[in-house]
Amino acid sequence: MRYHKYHALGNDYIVLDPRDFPSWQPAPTIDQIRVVCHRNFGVGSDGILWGPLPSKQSEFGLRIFNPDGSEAEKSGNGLRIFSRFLWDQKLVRAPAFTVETPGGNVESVIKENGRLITVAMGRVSFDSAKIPVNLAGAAREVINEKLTVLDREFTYCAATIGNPHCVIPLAEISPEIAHRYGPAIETHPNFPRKTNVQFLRVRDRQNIQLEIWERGAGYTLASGSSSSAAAAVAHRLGLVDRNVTVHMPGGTIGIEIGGDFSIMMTGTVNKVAEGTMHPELFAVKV
Ligand SMILES: N[C@H](CCC[C@H](N)C(=O)O)C(=O)O
Repeated sequence: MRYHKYHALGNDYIVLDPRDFPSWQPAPTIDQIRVVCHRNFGVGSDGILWGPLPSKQSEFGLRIFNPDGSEAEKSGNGLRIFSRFLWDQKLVRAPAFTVETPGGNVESVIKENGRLITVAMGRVSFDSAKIPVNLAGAAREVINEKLTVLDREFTYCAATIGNPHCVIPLAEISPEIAHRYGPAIETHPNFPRKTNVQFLRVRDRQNIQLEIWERGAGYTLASGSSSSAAAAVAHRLGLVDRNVTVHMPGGTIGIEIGGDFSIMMTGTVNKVAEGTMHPELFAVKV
């Protein structure tokens, strides 16, 4: 049971190649995912990348699992890590290739021998039906709407780049705000499929700063899909230009926003370890 662990700005993932897990087909169970990702009882990570899988639409298929066992439609850091894994394993001949995720097909470009990777993440949409946001409401762009959580009313924008995001611009942000309000917003009934949450501080027209509470993962040091969604919201609000540096506790990601809100995301990947999981790992249920 081989695993390969990488991090992207401190947002770490474990890559499991289905060919090494013949008894786990078609995918790991929720219990297997939870214990592998557990920081004490398992290897520990912000998620599992299950691939390469066959794909009719792209050269490779990928499934992404959060530490709580839920499946994500897309992961920006996960896609950069998976692209680096394919490069490291010599499963790709050229530095540019396509990957299919449940949230759409993307194109990756390897740079600096895999230390830096650009991913064409697809288009951001603010459409309530696509995100989705409170399906009872009228179909609309979710821009500057109100959400009351615990003791505070927030003005937010919602977006999808395959996975859902709730972006909250604030004058000041902190890890404490993310920990205090993130969980309640993640699971708010306003979001039928839950949501990732970004607290956004706009520094200037080329730089934004995020504190992130991820759906199914909690507080993370960086997020590629969050960077894409938050930069797109800031641009939609007229607060930033098309090239934005996203500053997060784990580091920075470069985002280029197209006229149609298509996103090019560029960031680093670091290899952490590779090894073998022992069967006793699965004796514990977490
Ligand atoms: N927790 C997210 C998936 C991982 C996103 C993040 N790690 C990234 O880099 O985009 C979700 O359930 O949509």
